[in-house]
Amino acid sequence: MAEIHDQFDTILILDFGSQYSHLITRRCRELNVYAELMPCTTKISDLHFKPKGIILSGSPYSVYDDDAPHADPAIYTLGVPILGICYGLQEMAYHNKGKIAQCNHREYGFAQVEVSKIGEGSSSSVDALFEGLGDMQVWMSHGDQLSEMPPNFHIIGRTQSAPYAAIAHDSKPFYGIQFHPEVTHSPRGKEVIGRFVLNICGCRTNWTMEEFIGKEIARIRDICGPKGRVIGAVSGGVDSTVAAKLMHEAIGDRFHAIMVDNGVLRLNEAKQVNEMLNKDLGVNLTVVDASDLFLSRLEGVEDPEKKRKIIGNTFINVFEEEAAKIEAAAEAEEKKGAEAKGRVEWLLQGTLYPDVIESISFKGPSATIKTHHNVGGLLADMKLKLIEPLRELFKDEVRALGRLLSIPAPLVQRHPFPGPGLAIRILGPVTREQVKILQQADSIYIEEIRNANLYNQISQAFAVLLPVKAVGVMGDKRTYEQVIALRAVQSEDFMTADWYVFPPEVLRRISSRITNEVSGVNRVTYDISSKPPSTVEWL
Ligand SMILES: Nc1ncnc2c1ncn2[C@@H]1O[C@H](COP(=O)(O)OP(=O)(O)OP(=O)(O)O)[C@@H](O)[C@H]1O
Ligand SMILES: O=c1[nH]c(=O)c2[nH+]cn([C@@H]3O[C@H](COP(=O)(O)O)[C@@H](O)[C@H]3O)c2[nH]1
Ligand SMILES: NC(=O)CC[C@H](N)C(=O)O
Ligand SMILES: [Mg+2]
Repeated sequence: MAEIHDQFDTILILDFGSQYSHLITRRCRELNVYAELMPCTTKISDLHFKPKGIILSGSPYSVYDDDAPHADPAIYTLGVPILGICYGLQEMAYHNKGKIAQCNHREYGFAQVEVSKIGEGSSSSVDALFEGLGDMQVWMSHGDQLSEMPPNFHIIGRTQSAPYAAIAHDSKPFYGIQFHPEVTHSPRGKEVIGRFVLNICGCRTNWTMEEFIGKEIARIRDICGPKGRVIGAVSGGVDSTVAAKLMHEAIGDRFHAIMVDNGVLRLNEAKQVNEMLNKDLGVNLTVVDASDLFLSRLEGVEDPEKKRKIIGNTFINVFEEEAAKIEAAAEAEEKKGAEAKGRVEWLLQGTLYPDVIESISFKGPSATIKTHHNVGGLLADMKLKLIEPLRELFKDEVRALGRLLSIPAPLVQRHPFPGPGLAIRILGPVTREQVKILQQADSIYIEEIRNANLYNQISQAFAVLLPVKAVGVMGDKRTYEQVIALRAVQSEDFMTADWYVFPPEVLRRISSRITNEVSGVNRVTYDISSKPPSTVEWL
C-alpha cells in the first residue's frame, strides 16, 4: 500500500515535550514540506521510512536530569541532517561530548543573534543555515546553555548572553540553535527552518493540498479495493464534510454518508446539513434520527466525561446498526439476481492531526483533560475498521483542501461543533426542554453574529446553558429563571484560545433578543476566559 512517506519527503520532528513542538511541524508544512511529529523515544530501527532530515524539539528538562529524555543515538549515523532547537541543541551537544550548564542570565524573550562570518573581507560568508539572513531578532526561552563546545563543532551565531547560540559540525550537517525559530516572535525563524529543510536537507516542496488530493484518492482506492464499501460518520462540520467529499471522489456511491441526529444538535441542523450535502456536494446522505436513544441514555447524567463516553459509544452502536442495514439491503438485492456488492468494512472519521498529536508525548498520552468522542470514546470491540484520511492534517490544511474540492465557502468556514453537541453545553442533566432552550438561544446568538458580519472573525462561538436560576423582573412580575452564558473565541488551532472582544452594541442586541425570545431565560452573561486556564467548551 502506498505510504505517505513514499510520496512526500519527510522531516521527522522528535518531540522532547516542548510546548512548541507542533509549531515546528506546522512551519515545515507551510514551506510545503511534509513533517511528522514523533516521540523522542522513537527508535530509528522501528521507523518504516527514512526521513530527509531530523529536528530535535525543545523540552522542559535539562539534559543532566536523571529522567531527562535522550534521542536514539542511531540518529547521528543515519546520514541525514539534524537540527537541534533549544533543548535539542543541548541534547546534540551532550551526545557529542560538549558541556551544558545553567546560565547566569536566563533568557526568556527577545534576543539579537549576531550571525558569524566565515572567512575575511569580500569573500566572507555565513553558514548555510543563515544564508541571506544576517543578524536577526529571535525569541529565547531557556535556563541552560552550552558552556563548552563539543569537539568538531564551531560557532555560527551568538547573542549577548549566549556565546554559543548557534553551532554547526565542522564536516557533518548537524546544527544546533538555542533560540526558537518556530514561534512567530522570531520574525525570520521560518526562513531559518526553510534553510534547513530546503537547502540543507534538500526536501522537495510537493506538500500541497493539490498533490495531497490526488495521492489520497489513490490511497483510498487502494485501501478499499475494487468492491469494499465505507460508511461515513458525517456531521456537517468542516472535517467530516471534506472527508466525505474526498471519499465520494474516490469510490463514488460505495460510500454511504450517515448523519446521526443525536438529539443534541443545533436548531434545524439535521435538515440543513442534509440539504447541503445532497444538493451542494452530491454526497448521498442518510439522516438517522436516534435522538430518543441518545437522550434516554443521557437521562439524569451530569458528569461531563460520562456524557462524552455515552455519546461516543452510542454513535458507534448506531453506525454498526446502519452498516448491518446496508448489508442486509444488498443481500436482498443479490437474492433477486443483482450483482454482488462488497462488505461494509470501513468507518470514515474526520479525525485531524491535533487529535492525534495530543496522544504523542513521550510520556504517553498527556493528562486527559477531556475525552474527545471520536478518539477516546470509541468502543473497544468495534467491528468496523477506521479510515481517517485527514489524520495527518491541521484544520487550515483541511479548509484549503475543502476549497480545492469545491466545497462552498460558507461550509468551509463553519465554526467547529463538537460531536457530543449541546450535551456538553448544558451544565447538568440533559432533557428535551433544556435542549430546546439552548437551541433557541444559540440560534439567536449565531444569527446576530452573522448579521453583524463578525462570523469569520471569530473562530468559534456558542451559547451555554447554566444550571443555576436567577431572579429577574419582566412586565412588573418577578421571574426566577435560567442563565445563558455566551462564549466566543479566537484561536489558530484550538490548543490555545483567547476570548473575543465584541462591540458592545452587538452584545446588547443578543442579550435583549435572548431574554425576550427564549422563555425560561432571564439573564445573559459573557465568558471572558482564555484557554488556558479555561478550555473552549465548558465541559
Ligand atoms: N452528528 C453526527 N453524526 C455523524 N457523525 C458525527 C456526528 N458528530 C460528529 N461525528 C463524527 O465525529 C467526527 C469528529 O467530530 P468533529 O466535530 O471533531 O469534526 P467535524 O464535525 O467533522 O468538524 P468540525 O470540527 O468543524 O465540527 C466527525 O468528523 C464525524 O466523523
Ligand atoms: O468533535 C469533538 N468532539 C469532542 O468531544 C470535543 N470536545 C471539544 N471539542 C472541540 O475541540 C476544540 C477545543 O475544545 P476544548 O478546549 O474544550 O478542549 C473546540 O473547538 C471544541 O468545540 C470537541 N470536538
Ligand atoms: N525551551 C527549552 O527547550 C528549554 C531547554 C532547557 N530546559 C533550558 O532551560 O535551557
Ligand atoms: Mg463537528
